[in-house]
Amino acid sequence: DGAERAVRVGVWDNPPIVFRDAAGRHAGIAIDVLEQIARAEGWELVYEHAPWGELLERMERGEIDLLTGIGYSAERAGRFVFTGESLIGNWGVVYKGRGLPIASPLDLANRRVAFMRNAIHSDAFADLLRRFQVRFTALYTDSYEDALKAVATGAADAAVVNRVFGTMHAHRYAVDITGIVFNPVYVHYAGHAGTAGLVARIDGHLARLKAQPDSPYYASLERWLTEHEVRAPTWLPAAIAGGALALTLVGGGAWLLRMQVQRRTRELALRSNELEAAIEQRREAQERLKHFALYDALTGLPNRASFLERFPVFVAEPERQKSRAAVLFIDIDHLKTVNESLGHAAGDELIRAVAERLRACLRANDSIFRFGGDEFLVAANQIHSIGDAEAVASRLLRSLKQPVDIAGRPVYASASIGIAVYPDDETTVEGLLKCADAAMYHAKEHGRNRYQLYRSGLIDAVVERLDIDTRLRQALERAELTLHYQPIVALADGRVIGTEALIRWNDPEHGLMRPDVFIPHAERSGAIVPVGAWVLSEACRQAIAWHQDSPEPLSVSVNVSARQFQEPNFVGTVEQALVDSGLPPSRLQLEITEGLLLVVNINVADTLHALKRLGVRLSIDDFGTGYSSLAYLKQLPIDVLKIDRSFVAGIPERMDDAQIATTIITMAHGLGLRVVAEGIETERQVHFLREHGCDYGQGYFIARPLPEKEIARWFPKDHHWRAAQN
Ligand SMILES: Nc1nc2c(ncn2[C@@H]2O[C@H](COP(=O)(O)O[C@H]3[C@@H](O)[C@H](n4cnc5c(=O)[nH]c(N)nc54)O[C@@H]3COP(=O)(O)O)[C@@H](O)[C@H]2O)c(=O)[nH]1
Repeated sequence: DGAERAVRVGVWDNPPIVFRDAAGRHAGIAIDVLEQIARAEGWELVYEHAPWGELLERMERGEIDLLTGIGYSAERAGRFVFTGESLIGNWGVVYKGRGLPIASPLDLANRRVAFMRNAIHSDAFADLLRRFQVRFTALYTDSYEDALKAVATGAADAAVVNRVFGTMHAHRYAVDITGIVFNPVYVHYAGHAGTAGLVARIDGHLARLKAQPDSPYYASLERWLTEHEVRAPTWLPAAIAGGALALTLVGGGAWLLRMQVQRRTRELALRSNELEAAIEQRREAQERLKHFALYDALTGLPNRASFLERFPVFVAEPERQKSRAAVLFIDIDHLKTVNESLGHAAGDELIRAVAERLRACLRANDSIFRFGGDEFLVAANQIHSIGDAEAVASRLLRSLKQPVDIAGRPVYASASIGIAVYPDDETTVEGLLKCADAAMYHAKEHGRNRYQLYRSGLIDAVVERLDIDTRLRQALERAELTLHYQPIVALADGRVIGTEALIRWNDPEHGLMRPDVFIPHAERSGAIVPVGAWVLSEACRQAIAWHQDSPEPLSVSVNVSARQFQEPNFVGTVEQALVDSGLPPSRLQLEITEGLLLVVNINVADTLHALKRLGVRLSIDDFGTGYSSLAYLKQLPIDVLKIDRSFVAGIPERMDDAQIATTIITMAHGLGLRVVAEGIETERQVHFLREHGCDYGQGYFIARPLPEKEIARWFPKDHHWRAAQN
């Protein structure tokens, strides 16, 4: 498509947009820009010069690949594939024979009007006259030039041309401009359905050229539009002078008449200038509106509306070549955290930086759109296999690996990507977006910073998730939530030091549900905030009961989700739970995940320090699965590290797991932290961890998480767990 063969370009005479000059060369704004693009793409342009109507027919038959300087209309968009970007705005103007009293469309009643055949303005104006019920005789020509000639020679009373042509050339003919302007249109390049790929490439170049103020596009506009600046008709001074002389000779009222003629001439000139200025302002306003409607103000990227508009072009090539295209729905992870912690200006900066990183790693034919908020979409249409789409996604994820500098601070950005493939997954724009969106949610729920290909069932999962959120909020009101507690023991002597509170949902429909099923949904929807507050107050209430009954002071660990932690009043919620229950703060341990530390360092540290001031203990859950740096951990008021159960599972057989676990223990002790190993399932694990100095342990080997009543029965009388007990 273009890259493999010469491009046959239909050219016609519509100067200065496109025309053939006296030496037979093709020239004009559309040609300058196209030749620039052809050089960049290595295309050979083969010009086919013909009258406009003939070119349209030849393009319909596929005999030419591209038409230059074609005005956009909805009807034409149904027949041809247009570039999304326009070359120039244009509108229709009516010129009249000298001295004829034609100032409005109604004045054309019973007159002869010259129209260029198949021109967009001709059809629009003829239609307008018919709607005004003006009876006129139409005279069709093959070019705008012939239409003006017809007026100049008296064959027609008026002619319809476009304003750029009229401004540049009408002065050559004995014609007069009227105040009749109509039908603003935008001039584009267009091809037939089989050249969609070619048109898309031109579109990409044109967008880039228009975005650079010093590009050859603007040089061409300047060259063609200012070299031939708007000139007063050459015949006008002579006509006025001649008319004035004649009038002087006529005697009596000649002077008065001449003054009137001059005044009228000035008025007309003024009106014409005002009209031009008003039209220009309107055109600029329309361009601006169009830009606002189709581009995102923050990143400058085309927006969702733009994608919807370009979708037919996007899928035309894969449709024709029986190949594939992919849409990649991208959602920045944790943007809310940045907004809430560093402010919305920082959030905006992050969005801009991410947009730039993503844009910079796209292939030549891929396009990126900002869909709003933290969402972007990449449209990739040279996808030969699913692997190609995955490669694009991997590149996008890799581009975000390095931290982004936001106001002098390094902020780690990542994204979750959902991929839907055309035509495998869906063929409609709505269907593809829905699939990609569902896949993106799946990626987000399965750990973020990853991509997911759409597969059937994912949309159902989204629906189910929405359903879960509604039911979860009701569950809170209906007291369907409950806590199970898993004991934590000191590995050296088996002393029970506390429990971890783990939420369960007693759903009347599905029975007892584990948190893995609903916590991620609750995180996304925000339901985790009230649910988490309930967990805190319930766990504190329970812990104070044990605290009062037991000879040993027992602590309770509560999991805090990232979303909950980032709530502006999170510290207040914790304080409230402590005050309401009367639990000493040192008996409450909050578990945050290592991943949270990576999001926005500064605010996490502030919140941790505020919690520490309350007196609660702080623990890093699932340690070893993230990338938090030791140096950074040292600055935080952390008390405990929990070795992730994935490492504990491999102990002692797997060398690498054993090594990681021992390194974490040594490192944590070096920092003055205590270590809990979670997920202990065997006696060998207990021995190994004890031998390597791990302080505490938790796992099915010791006890499973148990409901409130059962845990009370489980607690050994002397508060010391022994393996034999299990
Ligand atoms: N934000 C909140 N998150 C919560 C809350 N309650 C739980 N969770 C998180 O949900 C995840 C799954 O929890 P759960 O299904 O309860 O699983 C816990 C234990 O049952 C399980 N576990 C304990 N011992 C073993 C073992 O020996 N083997 C094994 N395969 N699993 C075991 O581990 C989970 C405890 O994990 P952790 O929190 O990392 O200590 C889990 O991520 C919970 O954090 C809540 O109220 N809020």
